[in-house]
Amino acid sequence: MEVVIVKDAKAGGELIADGIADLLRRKPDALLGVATGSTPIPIYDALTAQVRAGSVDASRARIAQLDEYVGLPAGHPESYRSTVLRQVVEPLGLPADHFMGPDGSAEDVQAACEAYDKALVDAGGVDLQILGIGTDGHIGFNEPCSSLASRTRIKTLTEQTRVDNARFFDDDIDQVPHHVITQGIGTILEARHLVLLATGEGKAEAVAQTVEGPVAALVPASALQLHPHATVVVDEAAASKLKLADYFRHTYASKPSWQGI
Ligand SMILES: N[C@@H]1[C@@H](O)[C@H](O)[C@@H](COP(=O)(O)O)O[C@@H]1O
Repeated sequence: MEVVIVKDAKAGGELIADGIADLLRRKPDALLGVATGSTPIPIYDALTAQVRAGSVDASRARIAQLDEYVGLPAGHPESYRSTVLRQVVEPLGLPADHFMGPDGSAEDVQAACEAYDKALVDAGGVDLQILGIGTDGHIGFNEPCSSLASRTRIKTLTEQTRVDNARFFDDDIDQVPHHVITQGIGTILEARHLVLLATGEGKAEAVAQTVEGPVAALVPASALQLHPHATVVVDEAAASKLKLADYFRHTYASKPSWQGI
């Protein structure tokens, strides 16, 4: 696992966008797995800026959603489908058929989950998966004690996650769905490169447990330790509880070809 400590969220977004741009130069039709929440927005903004400036062509990129609420009406502005369309697909100017996600309004949710896992495989697998992290260490919507081998499935949100996400629903927790579909941890681990961005002091404890704690289902993001190519990008605040912070700084600063991730 590579840990990169950056000054702030903007720098983290730019670094990861540079990594995505490099990938798209090597593989123009790369499948990018995207997370939602506030944290990855600087990545999408930086990538969009690069595309608009003409420094990278993303027109063949394909986008895959990480997770979705269950039961929101179609087109709800806070469904993750709407969010990814608004923050990633439309700014990059991609056609709708370059975008895939689980169907949160399917009558047979289990069948929709299995279909999504299969669709990811049929699409050649995710090349680079962007991840955020919940304050409780979740990735996607894999809440604590999710199986580290889990596949895409329905999950029940913890009270903490619903409180955290109420800000997207007029600060009204009653509007936050209880159920979600999420790529499983086993599914996420199949992506070729995992890139987790965490910013702000509120993520410091979860980051420390993810990077320096034991691999444990209690901290789902700790599963990144099992992946051969995982990059964790954190700002100074999110790095504040890392015991090995100086080592990570030194390692990155002395990386032979240190551009990119
Ligand atoms: N399902 C999403 C996660 O993918 C995201 O990482 C997390 C943190 O969001 P934020 O970046 O807003 O703190 O929120 C939700 O739970």
